[in-house]
Amino acid sequence: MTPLYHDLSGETVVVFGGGAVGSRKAKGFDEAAQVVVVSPEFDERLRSPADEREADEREAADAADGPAVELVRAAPDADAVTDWIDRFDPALAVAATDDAAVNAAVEAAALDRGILVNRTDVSGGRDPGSVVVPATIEDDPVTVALSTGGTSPALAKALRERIEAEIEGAGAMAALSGEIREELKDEGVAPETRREAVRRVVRSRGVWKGLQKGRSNGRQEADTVIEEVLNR
Ligand SMILES: C[C@@]1(CC(=O)O)C2=NC(=C\c3[nH]c(c(CCC(=O)O)c3CC(=O)O)Cc3[nH]c(c(CC(=O)O)c3CCC(=O)O)/C=C3\N/C(=C\2)[C@@H](CCC(=O)O)[C@]3(C)CC(=O)O)/[C@H]1CCC(=O)O
Ligand SMILES: NC(=O)c1ccc[n+]([C@@H]2O[C@H](COP(=O)([O-])OP(=O)(O)OC[C@H]3O[C@@H](n4cnc5c(N)ncnc54)[C@H](O)[C@@H]3O)[C@@H](O)[C@H]2O)c1
Repeated sequence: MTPLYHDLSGETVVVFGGGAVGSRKAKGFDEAAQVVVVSPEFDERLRSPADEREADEREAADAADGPAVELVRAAPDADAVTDWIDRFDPALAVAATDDAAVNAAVEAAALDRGILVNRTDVSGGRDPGSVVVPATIEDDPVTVALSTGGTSPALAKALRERIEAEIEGAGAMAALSGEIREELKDEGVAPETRREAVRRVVRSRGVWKGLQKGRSNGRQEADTVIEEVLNR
């Protein structure tokens, strides 16, 4: 398994099965892509207040928040799955029904068409072209994705909880160190010196602590670190 970050903007993700797992996957993708869930019934997490609003109110909300999850009420059997995939032409198909034959049909149809597929009902070995959804930890723009190669989802979750604490504040550090890097470039600081300065900033306890108090505290601490490097 090779980890990649995939830009799904403008793409469609089709989720078969609207239960606990299907709704978690749909919610996980709905900020990045157009998500369609095909299922005879839907978990309450998918039937958000947005779906109970009048159509015109919903359109206004969609325009403001980006696309919502589209719910399609149907229970295709294994033979009918192919037609649904062709209809939506997704970049990724998620098999999350509680019917192994339907999940297998989703996988076969997707692989046949070169569409990525995520099977939620099997662990361990995968067919080429299939993907695992990792546990993710985010402190924008920093993202950590964690997988046990499909072997132990419970361990993936336990490790995620540890790493959550570990990367707290990394988003602010990414923003600050990215900005410093650009500034030093613009000032014509020699590449070796610039790299040394940025490396020290991201490793400095003082800067991490400063950022906890606020951006300008972090910046002040970073300036001290940078001065030390430039004055050597
Ligand atoms: C990371 C996470 C992301 C997400 O799902 O969004 C995720 N599972 C999570 C949690 C979780 N899932 C399960 C438990 C109960 C404990 C247990 O049974 O182990 C817990 C823990 C809990 O809930 O506490 C049950 C389970 N999961 C799968 C099966 C099928 C099977 O094993 O056959 C069964 C048994 C079903 C049954 O027997 O009924 C399969 C998959 N689950 C994966 C991902 C993929 C492998 C990821 C990897 O490489 O590690 C994979 C292979 C497919 C996929 O979905 O891509 C999410 C973390 C959420 C978080 O971070 O909070
Ligand atoms: N990946 C994971 O983290 C994880 C966790 C738990 C369970 N699972 C596995 O994922 C599967 C789904 O689990 P769940 O807890 O969401 O089950 P669930 O019973 O809550 O949901 C299954 C959904 O599939 C729908 N469905 C049934 N037949 C369908 C069809 N022909 N077409 C479309 N939708 C159909 C049902 O109406 C239901 O909404 C199970 O097979 C389970 O083994 C995976």
